[in-house]
Amino acid sequence: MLENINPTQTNAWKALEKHFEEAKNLEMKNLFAEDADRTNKFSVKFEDIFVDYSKNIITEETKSLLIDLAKECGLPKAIGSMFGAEKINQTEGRAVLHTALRNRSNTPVVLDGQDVMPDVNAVLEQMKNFTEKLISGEWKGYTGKAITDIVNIGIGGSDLGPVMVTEALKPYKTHINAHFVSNVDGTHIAETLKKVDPETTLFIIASKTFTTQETMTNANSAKSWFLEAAKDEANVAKHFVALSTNAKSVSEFGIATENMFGFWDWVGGRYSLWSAIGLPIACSIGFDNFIELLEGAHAMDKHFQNEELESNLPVILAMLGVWYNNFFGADSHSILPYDQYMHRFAAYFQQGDMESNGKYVDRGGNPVDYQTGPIIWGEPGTNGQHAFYQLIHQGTKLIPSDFIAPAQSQNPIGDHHAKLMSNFFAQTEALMMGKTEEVVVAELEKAGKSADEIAALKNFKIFEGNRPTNSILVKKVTPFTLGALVAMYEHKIFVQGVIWNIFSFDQWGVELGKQLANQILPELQNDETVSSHDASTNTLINMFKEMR
Ligand SMILES: O=P(O)(O)OC[C@H]1O[C@](O)(CO)[C@@H](O)[C@@H]1O
Repeated sequence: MLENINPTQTNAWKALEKHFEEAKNLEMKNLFAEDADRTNKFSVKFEDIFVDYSKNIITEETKSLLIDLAKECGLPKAIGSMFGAEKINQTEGRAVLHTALRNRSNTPVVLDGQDVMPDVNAVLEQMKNFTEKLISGEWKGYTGKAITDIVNIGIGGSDLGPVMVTEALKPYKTHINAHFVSNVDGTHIAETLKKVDPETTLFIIASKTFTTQETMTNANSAKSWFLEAAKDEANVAKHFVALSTNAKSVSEFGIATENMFGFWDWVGGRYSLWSAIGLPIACSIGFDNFIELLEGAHAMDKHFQNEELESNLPVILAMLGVWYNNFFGADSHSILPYDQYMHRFAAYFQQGDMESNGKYVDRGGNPVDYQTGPIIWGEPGTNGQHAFYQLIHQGTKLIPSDFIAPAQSQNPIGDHHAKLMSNFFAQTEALMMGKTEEVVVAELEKAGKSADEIAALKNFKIFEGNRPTNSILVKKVTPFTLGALVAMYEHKIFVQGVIWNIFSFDQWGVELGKQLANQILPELQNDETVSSHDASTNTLINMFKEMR
């Protein structure tokens, strides 16, 4: 079990507070000038991933104190507890075993006296058979035609992972086209159905619980649309499969048990792309590539489990995050992939991180008196540069950022990749080095500006610099590398949850809104004036009724 340790009461935290009083004035460019070996000291190469974290406001002492904090907060034991199948998702009484889904060494993972690996392998085998039949065209629709399109209907963890991965690995795409419907807004399903043909489309209903309002509504609409063409209910079996832990509700929906791909309550929704929830990924990039994705994640799992904390990638990234979040007061963290295919990567980790660590109650059940999970955001470079980088460079907020880029482009057209990468390198350099008054004045003089003009302009053109970044350079975004990257961020989130003394694997905070929506829905289904809510909500509902 995870211990209940208030991080702020540890010796390491107190030492960090003291250290921060000096460290907050450190200038990264001076640290580089003083130590030619800085990048060597503050970087890690793992497989085809190079993480340079030297552009952070840290010294060797900072790092060593952060590692002390991780140890004092019981991180090594917590890692053992997670991999050891202890029920560390305490508020739901569940183990946290997404690592078992990609346990390619197949060593036993024993939960409640039973090895889960035979079940994991059986579902993988079922996914393999299905994927191969679908891609080869052996699986036929109700008119005997092969399937060309899949529509995944799911939301949150039953959507974001598969969307992110199928987009990131588009260069590995088979001829199967993948579509994703998540929003309960009818527009999402309506626009998607315009693109597909019922004879050649397979719907994948992805829901861990098989009760989620959005997913069940979209699934029912898809079924009605399909039956308008296919008529006979018996044809559903050829066009609908389910990914779920809830066999009963799947069969009530009309999907045959043999077309259900199961997983287990020890797979959290936002950690489920490695499970049956990954079926659309396997259909989209082929089963062998899906296995490569699992292999990459497994390699990162072993690194996380076995590597010393000092050179352990998820631990380093997590502790840097703690440094900025809890000592510098940074309240957000941006993820900036310089790879167009990774355009949903930040969105994916918005759920991964914020649903995991957006909590104010500690493991003892009491409100925390320190900051927990940051706001995660980001967009691909270079689009972000022309949108929000102004604030990262010259805003009043400190925004630690991860820059991610592949050395090899999947589309090496002309000098596009050199240009993209020149921006990747330039941004982190600019964020660290800034631009001094001296340089600004010299540039303005060179441009022929008068002394008055220079005095009026110069402050706007100065960059303070000293803005922290991590650079994550990968050889190429392959299934293996993407798997390792995703697992790296997953474990970073886990480490931070351990330090912040919160439970990272439940999500009670999403329940209240769902409950209220369920109460409001019947009120929208008649024309009566509503008065059961607060004045604002009543007014809005009644206005809606008038306007519709
Ligand atoms: O897979 P399900 O059960 O439909 O849930 C979808 C999503 O809803 C949540 O429970 C809450 O939004 C997420 O954690 C989950 O990924």
